[in-house]
Amino acid sequence: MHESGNDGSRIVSVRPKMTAALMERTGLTEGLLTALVYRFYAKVRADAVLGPIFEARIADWGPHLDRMVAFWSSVALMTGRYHGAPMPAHAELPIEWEHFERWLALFRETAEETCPAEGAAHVITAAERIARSLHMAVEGAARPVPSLQ
Ligand code: HEM
Repeated sequence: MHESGNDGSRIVSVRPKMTAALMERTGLTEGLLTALVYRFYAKVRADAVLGPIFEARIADWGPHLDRMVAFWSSVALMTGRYHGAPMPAHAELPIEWEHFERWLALFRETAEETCPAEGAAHVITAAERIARSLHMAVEGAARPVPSLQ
């Protein structure tokens, strides 16, 4: 474990060299990712379509936001802070690709408002890739492979 960060937002990483290189290249810090997550979920909660899906399932937003900061820290800066399983969390949700499109539109907007250009591009590319995987997982759960019998 090692701490780095030159803007006062200290960050703990299991891959300190890789994390430092990613911070350098993208301009992202733990502080910026925290701001991104908080602003993004404020928009999600206010959204007429996505808001109710989240509000029906998340009673206590504090732990969810902490988990999402850890997730983005792991994805964007390879810190290894997130230890969870996103696939099962989405498998039973009433969502189709249109919901992911809306999620991505809000995420792109927030990333561009919050992060330097390189950093925004980095998290947006990752979000698009993960949204496609989650969508396939949701579709797979809804339509199991038919039995051969
Ligand atoms: C239509 C789009 C989406 C909806 C409605 C949605 C909804 C949710 C909900 C309700 C939870 C909480 C589940 C629970 O605690 O029981 C959750 C968790 C989570 N979501 Fe999403 N999500 C969406 C898209 C995404 C995308 C695109 C990503 C990643 C880029 C993502 C990453 C996560 C992660 C990491 C968790 C925490 C899983 C865990 O460790 O428990 N979600 N989501």
